[in-house]
Amino acid sequence: MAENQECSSSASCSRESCEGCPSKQQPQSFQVEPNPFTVVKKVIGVVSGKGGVGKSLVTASLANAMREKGYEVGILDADITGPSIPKMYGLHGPLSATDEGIFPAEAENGVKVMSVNLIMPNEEDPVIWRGPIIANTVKQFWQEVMWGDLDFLFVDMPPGTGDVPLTVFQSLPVDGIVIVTSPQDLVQLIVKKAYNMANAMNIPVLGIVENYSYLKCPDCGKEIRVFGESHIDEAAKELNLSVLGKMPIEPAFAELSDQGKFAEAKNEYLSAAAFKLEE
Ligand SMILES: Nc1ncnc2c1ncn2[C@@H]1O[C@H](COP(=O)(O)OP(=O)(O)OP(=O)(O)O)[C@@H](O)[C@H]1O
Repeated sequence: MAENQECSSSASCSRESCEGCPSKQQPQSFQVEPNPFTVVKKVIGVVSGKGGVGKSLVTASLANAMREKGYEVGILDADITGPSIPKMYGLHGPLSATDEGIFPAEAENGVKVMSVNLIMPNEEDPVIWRGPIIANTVKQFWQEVMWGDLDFLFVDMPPGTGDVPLTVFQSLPVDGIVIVTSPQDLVQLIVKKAYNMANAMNIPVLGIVENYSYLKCPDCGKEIRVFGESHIDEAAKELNLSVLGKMPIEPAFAELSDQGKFAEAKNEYLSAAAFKLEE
């Protein structure tokens, strides 16, 4: 303790006196405690560089896949201003709550869901909140929701590398992220940004999923590259990452999602990703 004696007063801190102090050696943790009725084995973030690439669809597909394997699964919808998970599963508020916390909604296949859309008085109202309130809401979804015992909690992040992903990475014990992207020229840049952010926060990147890779002609079976040739393999190779799946445009997925029946969706294009999550 001798080297720490001076640390009792911040006024006595100097570069020399702080050398050897344990607080200097360990990065400060901003992690917050989950609700006492929550025990989660793995927290997986699903991120994308930009909006509309199918991040929510990938999140829900992974949740379904793990559920089908027999795991207890939840989705924390951190996309506060663009929540789509409840609609995909046909879920609506209000939610039950006790003094101890809020119960998440449960989809037909048993996937538990928490989203701002489930607690808004009118789910069609836009969320017009400033960044810190949005980030705080995500933290509350961790601290105040009674998730129970979960094997996997998937966090559907808002697109980009802004305030909310930062809060999630800092506050929740994220075990890894999956990056979702679409095939276009910027893919390398977008994937690198997400990769660098995760790296800066010491969070492993489990791999990349490419969505909208192709469209299969219903008549001849030919694969049409609607958004051009994929560059995902080069991007993955450069960063030493795995490609966890290439998903075509699949009208059945859009339909199930629009009808609130995504609990029925089986996305075989992501079986490698589901396998990776079990490692
Ligand atoms: N592979 C696919 N085939 C068919 N439809 C798809 C596919 N991927 C996504 N979609 C549809 O595209 C729309 C956008 O997808 P989704 O909401 O998952 O994107 P997102 O990246 O989460 O968007 P946001 O940036 O708004 O959060 C949805 O209607 C979804 O059903």
